[in-house]
Amino acid sequence: MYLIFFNLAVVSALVFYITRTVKRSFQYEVQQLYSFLRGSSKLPPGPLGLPFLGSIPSVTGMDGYTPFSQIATAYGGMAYFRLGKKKVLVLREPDMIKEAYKLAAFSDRPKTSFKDDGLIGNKGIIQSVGNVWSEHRRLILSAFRTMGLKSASASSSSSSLAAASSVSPATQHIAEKMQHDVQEYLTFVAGPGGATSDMALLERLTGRLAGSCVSSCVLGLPKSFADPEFVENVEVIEEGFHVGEKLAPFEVLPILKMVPGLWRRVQEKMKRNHCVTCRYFKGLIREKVTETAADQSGGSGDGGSGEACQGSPDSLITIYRREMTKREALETKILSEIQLMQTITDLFCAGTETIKYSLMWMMLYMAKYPEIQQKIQDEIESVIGDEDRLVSWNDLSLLPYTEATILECLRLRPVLPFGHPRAVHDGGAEFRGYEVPKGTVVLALIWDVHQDPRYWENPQQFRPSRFLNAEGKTFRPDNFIPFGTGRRLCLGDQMAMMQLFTSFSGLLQRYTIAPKVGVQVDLNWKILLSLLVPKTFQLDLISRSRPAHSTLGQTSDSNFQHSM
Ligand code: HEM
Repeated sequence: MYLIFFNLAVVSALVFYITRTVKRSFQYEVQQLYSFLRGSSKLPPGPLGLPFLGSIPSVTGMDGYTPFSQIATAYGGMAYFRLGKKKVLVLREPDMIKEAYKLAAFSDRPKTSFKDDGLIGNKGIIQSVGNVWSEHRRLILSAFRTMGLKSASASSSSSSLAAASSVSPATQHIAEKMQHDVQEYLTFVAGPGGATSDMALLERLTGRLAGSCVSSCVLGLPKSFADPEFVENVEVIEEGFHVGEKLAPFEVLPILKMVPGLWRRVQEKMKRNHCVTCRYFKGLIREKVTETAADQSGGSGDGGSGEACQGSPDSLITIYRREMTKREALETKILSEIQLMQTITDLFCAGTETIKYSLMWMMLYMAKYPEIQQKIQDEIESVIGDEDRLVSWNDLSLLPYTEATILECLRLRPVLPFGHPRAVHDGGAEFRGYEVPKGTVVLALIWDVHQDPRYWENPQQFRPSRFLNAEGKTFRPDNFIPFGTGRRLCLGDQMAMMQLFTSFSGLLQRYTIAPKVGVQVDLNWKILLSLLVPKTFQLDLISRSRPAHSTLGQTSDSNFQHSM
């Protein structure tokens, strides 16, 4: 009897689910057809697509970016269509992107299984919406300004950061931490028997460099590249992007979740990874709290690193918890320990793979264009001379060609070519005379904007000098938007530039990057979830001669006790 009821319940749930999915899928076609017959449409223009599947057949089997660009181009720069269950709006005109991304109605993030099946919920900064997002964004912005990770005045998306680098004491402090992280990176890249020729290792080390910068600069907790827990965490985050990619089919066709075992395997992997990162970040919060308490009671003896910069807190953890305590008195509940943990996780995720792949692209471009690499090395030498030190953020205004080359790499290979997907909020959006339904996923085709011949002369040419003005100073054209635009503009844009500048310059001080013997440099790309990543990564690092007394990137075998 129990079994009959159970089976009935399962069958009813299935029927309900299938009817609902089919009804929702056809809603769009009916709406589009109705609008077509009436000769007017309130929905933005776009392909009709197949029932149930929508435009899935048009976007699969290709490279993961081009079909979106083609559809947007075919419909005048803005196209609305459906991918299975998801409604999608793609924008490729810079004025449209800027206009839409300024609106509150376009400032949500898409619903995903990862976020909405209880694993994350409305937490943190990247996926959150509404008050949770706006309060966290305000707090992080203010904390980043205090900590020197964001200049108070400069809008770094429109002008050169050189001005912002006439450096505050807090930024100076961050610059030193970054130099320290780069120093450790170079040490590990050098290895005990000469520069590594293992490109998979170089990729992993570059990921650790990005992670260690977030840890030291945002959390005030420097980590060794050989710390096994730190290494595990960086690798789990890396893996998260691969697992995330497996999620995509379930997002557009949730019916696939019914295939026995398929969904459960992905979900379990996601949960396991989530547990590892939660455990790790909980540990870091505890570590910082203990350290700060010791500092305050004078227990650390050496002044500790908790309040390292002339009394200004050097950790988001400290600033967040202080604000939380203040607000507890006011009984506002938005800030909490669990929100803090998700926020840190988000910053780690946002700040590792983006930096890692940007640096990998820069290395590939240097191998491809040796004359540009030489010019940068000459520029660096003219500033550093015989000094035994790495380039620091303070040198930025003296190294315009180096900065311009970084910007050119970000133009031609923006690691988030669609930005980070936005979603239309619950009230729907009116945009340029159209009605965009609630929940529509919005993709900004940043890469198209960066390659549009209307804004860039010979856009396919790798030409750093396009970012230099007549006085030889760097500037950022309006349509250069690798960090997005509008209300959810990247919070780590300045930190990213600091990291890229310090790491890229450090690498070129120590090495000349060359193609592997007999192998052409491959600038081909693929999409990994939403990241633009190199298809292959094959290079040689050739050590450059240094002053005899130099300690840059020196290695000792003790650094290699732990497994790589
Ligand atoms: C080359 C490096 C980076 C690139 C190209 C990049 C690019 C972007 C883009 C395109 C967005 C989406 C903006 C939008 O929705 O309109 C974004 C969001 C974000 N980025 Fe970055 N990013 C980089 C590095 C970083 C770093 C180092 C951090 C901090 C550690 C960071 C933190 C964030 C955060 C928190 C958001 C979400 C902001 C929000 O939703 O309000 N990013 N980034």
